[in-house]
Amino acid sequence: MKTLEDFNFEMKKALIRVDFNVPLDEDFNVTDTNRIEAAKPSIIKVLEDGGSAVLMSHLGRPKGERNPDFSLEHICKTVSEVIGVQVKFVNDCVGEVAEQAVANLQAGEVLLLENLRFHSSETIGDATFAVQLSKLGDIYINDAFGTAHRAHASTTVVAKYFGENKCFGYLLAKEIESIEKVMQTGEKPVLAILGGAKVSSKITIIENILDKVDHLIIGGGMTYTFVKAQGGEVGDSICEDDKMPLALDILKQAKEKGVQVHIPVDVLAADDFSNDANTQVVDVDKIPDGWQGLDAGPRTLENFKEVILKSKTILWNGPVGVFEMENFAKGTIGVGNFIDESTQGGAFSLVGGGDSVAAVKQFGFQDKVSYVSTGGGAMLESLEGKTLPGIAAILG
Ligand SMILES: Nc1ncnc2c1ncn2[C@@H]1O[C@H](COP(=O)(O)OP(=O)(O)O)[C@@H](O)[C@H]1O
Ligand SMILES: O=C(OP(=O)(O)O)[C@H](O)COP(=O)(O)O
Repeated sequence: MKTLEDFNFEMKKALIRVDFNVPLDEDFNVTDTNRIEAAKPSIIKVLEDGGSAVLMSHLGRPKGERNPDFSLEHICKTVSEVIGVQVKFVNDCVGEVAEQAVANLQAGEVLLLENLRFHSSETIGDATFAVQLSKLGDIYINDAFGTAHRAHASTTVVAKYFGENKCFGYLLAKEIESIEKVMQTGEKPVLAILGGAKVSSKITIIENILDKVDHLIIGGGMTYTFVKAQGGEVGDSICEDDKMPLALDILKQAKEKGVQVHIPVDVLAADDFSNDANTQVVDVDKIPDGWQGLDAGPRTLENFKEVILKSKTILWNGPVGVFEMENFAKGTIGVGNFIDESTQGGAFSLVGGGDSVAAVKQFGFQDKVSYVSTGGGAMLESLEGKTLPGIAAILG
């Protein structure tokens, strides 16, 4: 696996694919700089070697049209502040204007190109567009983990025009290493905590993960499909009846593979999907009609605590309750606290995929776990066992 350490960038121009698809408020201020901070080490390495950096990214989904709302110029100031270098900006990512801006770039300087997705050629992976991009650097670095599951011109196709002169950035390498720690090399016992709303969106992950883990905690909305499939009464809880046979099959597979599955035994049930609803703690398999389970109950949290504290490698994907509502956030906060404790005791903990990161940030757990992934969809696809095209392009 070629990384930045294999190159010296002195007098070289590095074309770096970053994922600066960051959230903006209505005044176009960046509200979360995490992805920019995560790309900083690679950029600094290039500059400290005596090279220059050409940054390319998408922002949002402008669908191949030049739309000022999605201009990367909005984030240029923030990128400068985070990196500590005055970043230059050019209002296109290919063609004469971009090539000229790159030609003018001096050692130690950073140039940010305009949104790649202002060209539809980017998302369709057009080769001519990729060739145009390839003219903008001597060495190609992919550091955009969040976009590594997209086979786009800037994430995959462009790589082949750099021959041996391509590598993983520090962030992408760290993401790959974190996934490998959970899926391959992690110290046992390995635990996966899978929550979220639906079984249907996590099937492939569960099936893939059963070969890698010793313990599996199933929480959140997924719980009720498993409970009902085993004959329990789940009241009005979210439940995918058509996935009940699959839930039973997953439990059977887990047993055959020696994976211990931990499902909630009690829940905080509500008489409405609302923060102001009446609540009661009930056994998970005896939820009355008119009530729905919205959070893990106290006995469940005790069980989860025991498993989390004895695990040495922990993957957390998906909240164990409707954490967006204060009265149903206790379970998710509890799980975060147990992971914190386990991590302090030496466990490796990885959080990623979908909305999980939002929950972790909302409750301030990002500094308490070992690693928080910068990728949502990319992490989910990695956990499904897929080789991401952006990663394959560097290896190939
Ligand atoms: N018991 C529940 N009933 C309904 N929704 C739930 C329940 N527990 C968790 N959820 C919801 O699941 C959503 C996250 O699901 P999902 O997108 O699958 O997770 P992730 O994005 O972490 O992969 C959250 O919005 C949360 O409110
Ligand atoms: O933010 C991203 O994905 P994520 O929300 O799944 O983490 C990436 O920048 C990919 O964006 P895309 O899903 O528009 O290709």
